[in-house]
Amino acid sequence: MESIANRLGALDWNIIREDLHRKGFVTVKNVLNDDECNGLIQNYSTASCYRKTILMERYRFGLGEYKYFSYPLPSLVQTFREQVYQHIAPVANQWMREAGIEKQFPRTHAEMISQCHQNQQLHPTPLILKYGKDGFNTLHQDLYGDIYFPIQILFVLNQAGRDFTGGEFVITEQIPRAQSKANVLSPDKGDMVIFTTSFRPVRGSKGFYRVNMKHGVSPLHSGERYSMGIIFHDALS
Ligand SMILES: O=C(O)CCC(=O)C(=O)O
Ligand SMILES: [Fe+2]
Repeated sequence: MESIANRLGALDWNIIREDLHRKGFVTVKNVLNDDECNGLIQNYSTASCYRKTILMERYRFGLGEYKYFSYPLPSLVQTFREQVYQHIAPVANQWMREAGIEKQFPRTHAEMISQCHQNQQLHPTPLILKYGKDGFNTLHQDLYGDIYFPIQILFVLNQAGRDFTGGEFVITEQIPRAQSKANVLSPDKGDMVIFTTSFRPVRGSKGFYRVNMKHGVSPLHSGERYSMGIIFHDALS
């Protein structure tokens, strides 16, 4: 099996960037293999890998739980953070320019993290989430501090339709002065979804406007669903 770095290097990033730019999200098929997904699920019960566990109900975030990895991150997660960042940073920078925001993101993920750390955002944000029957995740944006990278990635670690039913990944678009549009995705085990954390710029007759986007998970009808989120900025707490 190819290393993750080689697998990521072999993807057609021009097409991925174009889809991401146009829709605010894109699914890349078969990025993690079964063993990698299963390994991440098995690791969920190894307390030493994680810095914090959140019971979602307690904060009214939904129903389910998640755990943030601690540093040093598993090498698989670290590789995704470094490599995917480099490929998608140009989209983030284009979005900033089109939205008229002065910010430009650095070329490497290491530089992004050093900006976070200078701002006291010291804690890693990659996480594993677990939902049981009736579990869900309310629509939200993962911002975590003033310094944030506007794109993130998600893997569903087990198989929709076999290991669980329901539990679709939902991305809403709030179009200014109109009703919201919902995109419903059912990624297969190991697919990588790359999506906007907060907005995407859309060209209108008077220049670009921002479509605010949020994501969440619809209630599970049965089974158990595990997912892994990789966010590129670090958190204040
Ligand atoms: O479980 C999911 O599919 C969504 C997780 C999530 O909100 C995230 O990774 O930011
Ligand atoms: Fe999220």
